[in-house]
Amino acid sequence: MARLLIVGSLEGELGSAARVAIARGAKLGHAEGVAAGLERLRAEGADLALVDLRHDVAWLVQAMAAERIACPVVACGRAEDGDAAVRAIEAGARDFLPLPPDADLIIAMLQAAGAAPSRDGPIARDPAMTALLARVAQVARAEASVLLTGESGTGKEILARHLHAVSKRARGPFVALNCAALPETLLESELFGHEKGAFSGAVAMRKGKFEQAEGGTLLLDEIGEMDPRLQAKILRVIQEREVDRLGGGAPIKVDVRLLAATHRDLAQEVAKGRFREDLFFRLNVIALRIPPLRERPADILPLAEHFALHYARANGLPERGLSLVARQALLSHAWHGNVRELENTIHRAVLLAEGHEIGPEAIELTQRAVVEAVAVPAAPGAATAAPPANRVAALVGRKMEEVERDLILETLSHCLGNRTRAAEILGISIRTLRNKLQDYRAAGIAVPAAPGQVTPPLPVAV
Ligand SMILES: Nc1ncnc2c1ncn2[C@@H]1O[C@H](COP(=O)(O)OP(=O)(O)OP(=O)(O)O)[C@@H](O)[C@H]1O
Repeated sequence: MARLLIVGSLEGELGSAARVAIARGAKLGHAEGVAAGLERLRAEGADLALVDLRHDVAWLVQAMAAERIACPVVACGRAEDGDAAVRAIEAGARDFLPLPPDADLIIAMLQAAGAAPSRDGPIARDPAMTALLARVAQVARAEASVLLTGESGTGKEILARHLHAVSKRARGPFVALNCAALPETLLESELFGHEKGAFSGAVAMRKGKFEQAEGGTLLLDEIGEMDPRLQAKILRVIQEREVDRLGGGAPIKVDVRLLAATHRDLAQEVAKGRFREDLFFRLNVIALRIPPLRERPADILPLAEHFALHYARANGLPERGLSLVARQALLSHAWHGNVRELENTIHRAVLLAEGHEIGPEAIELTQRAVVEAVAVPAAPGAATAAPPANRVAALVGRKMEEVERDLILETLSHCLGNRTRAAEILGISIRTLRNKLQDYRAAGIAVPAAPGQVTPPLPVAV
């Protein structure tokens, strides 16, 4: 369940934003002002904070940064209040939500924050997937840690949420943290929390994700990217069932079921000395491998129909079925980006389709050859045919930095904005990729949005 914090009065339009989020299954936290909002973030955390522009958004963003609280802040206000919105964005708010709020925009923002407020469980028709769901139902009853593996976009997170929903802990919180998304120090305080005075900005005690997930489930996504020092600390939590907040103090007992997900082969990472063997064994008590979409073809059309319906409703468009030729095109595609790629393809098709059915002309399939050819930014059309020496020659005269930027942005756009997949193809860590994207944005260069992220209609720091 997505956790949304609203800062400001619920009597006005923010109240309707709250109702939209609750109706879509989000859990709501509320504070009248920024100081109280900060208190709630320390105590409970949130996946997304919507803050009324009439409050001091900049103060909140700065206080959060000083206390290493990593939660996206979205400033909300009347569309006319453009100056205040720009100031809030400059102060570090991630986005601006114009009021009165648009339901789809709120949902999209929750999704972009990695907290899709969906009540739908995973779709599964292929025998490979129905067998997996049966196994999930079985292991959900236990308390042991579970390791979910599978290529990027196969549905590791949706399966983790489902596991929690059918477990004895369903009434407790489900908290997810992407270990690849944050720098090490921030990740550490997100996980374990801190005592007052633990570091220079730590003006108050704050609970970490383990404590926030008390009585429920904690998903550590992309655990393969975690630094070995933090791996050791996670191992200690699993063994002792207690956490040590940063800055000392007595250990705190926690009752949390741990799920971990990764697109990497952790056994191989262990063999290469990049992942602790003892932690691997602890996490791997129950292992669930989610097959790539190409290994479960019977799921393609049911998923496509599900997304077609979902995005038609979400966009207020007519509900259209898929034509026979469109179905054939979907069935014969390789889906290297897995369910996420299928979802994005159908989302686009829903927006492009005309007539009473979604036809093949609305279905734009990513060609793998194109992704492989992005190493040739100078001549994308002729790329695949050009011999290697010519490809390099075409780059002579360009700055290294520029070529790198083009390669990164092209790869990202061919991966439909999926950061994890792009980093994988580029052979760099997702953190390095994020840092570079941050630099590009700061230089005013447009960066492809992450899947599910929409661009709000007013000025935003993209
Ligand atoms: N079986 C499914 N039924 C419905 N939607 C699905 C299913 N599997 C995946 N999705 C959707 O596809 C998208 C990608 O899924 P998810 O984020 O769970 O993948 P992931 O394996 O965790 O990806 P990554 O490794 O990149 O984080 C999400 O929007 C999710 O809701």
